[in-house]
Amino acid sequence: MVQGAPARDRSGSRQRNTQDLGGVPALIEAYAEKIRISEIFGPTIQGEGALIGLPTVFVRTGGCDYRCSWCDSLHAVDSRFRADWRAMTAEEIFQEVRRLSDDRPLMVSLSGGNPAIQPLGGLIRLGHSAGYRFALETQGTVCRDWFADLDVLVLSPKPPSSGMETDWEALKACQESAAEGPRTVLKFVVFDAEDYAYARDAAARFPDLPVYLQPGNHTPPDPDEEDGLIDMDGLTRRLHWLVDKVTTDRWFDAHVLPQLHVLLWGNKRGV
Ligand SMILES: C[S@@+](CC[C@H](N)C(=O)[O-])C[C@H]1O[C@@H](n2cnc3c(N)ncnc32)[C@H](O)[C@@H]1O
Ligand SMILES: Nc1nc2[nH]cc(C(=O)O)c2c(=O)[nH]1
Ligand code: SF4
Ligand SMILES: [Mg+2]
Repeated sequence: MVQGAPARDRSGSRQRNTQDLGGVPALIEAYAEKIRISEIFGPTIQGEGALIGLPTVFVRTGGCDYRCSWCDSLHAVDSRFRADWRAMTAEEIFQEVRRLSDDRPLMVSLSGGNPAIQPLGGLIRLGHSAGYRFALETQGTVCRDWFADLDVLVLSPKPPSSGMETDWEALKACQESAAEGPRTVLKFVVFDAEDYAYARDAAARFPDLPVYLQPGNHTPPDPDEEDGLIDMDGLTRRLHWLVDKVTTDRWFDAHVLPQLHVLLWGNKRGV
């Protein structure tokens, strides 16, 4: 079931967007808007998908319009953890990114929760002006015109095992909003054959987008127990099975990758 999704902004025109106002007052307003933050951490390496292995600082926003059954970041989704989230301005967030990276520009991953429901346009502009680059991970339910300012957009629609339903029009609108800006890729979590079939179908709907497949990781129901053991046998089995599937199907432009950070640190938070 999809939980109360916020009003969608497929064209970027219906919701208020400070970037459209123009000039210095708009900039001041964009930087003063508050962004709900669950955690900012790094530098670590990007553990998933197209940018795997790249040193990255993560900015994890709080709040999500989905409730995936296997979400590995419930501490940024479930309102039980709301007290741990902080409302920060773009300036404050960027100051922390600069501190963590010793003022050396690097890739910043905007994740969550769903970062698309936060006003991140000002942060991206601020970071770009200092040479930082930005990737954003989203399930593709809400699109923003500031997606066009990203360097990389990772669309990660959710397969049947998540319990969520895909709004294909919203996903398409996200791709279109980024058509002339960032490099856009698709990333799928696969737990079983149904998820794999979903990924094949979704990829066929977006033939221009590179595809990344990663095995699903069973996380503990209580995110406070995240440093428990991971199901390494299950992960390895699903990874082997995925490699078998893509090679047997002759799906030669799909990339199959593990979550590198899970192999290195299990379900630990902030790595
Ligand atoms: C925590 S989500 C946050 C961003 C956004 N809400 C989304 O889902 O794309 C970041 C990435 O982690 C993936 N992910 C979440 N839980 C996972 C799990 N249990 N196993 C493998 N990948 C998972 C998501 O599919 C997404 O690609
Ligand atoms: N190292 C590392 N790589 C990641 N790739 C995607 C992540 C996420 O939770 O969005 C993530 C994360 O939390 N840590
Ligand atoms: S969309 Fe992303 S953050 Fe939201 S519940 Fe699903 S995996 Fe978690
Ligand atoms: Mg994660």
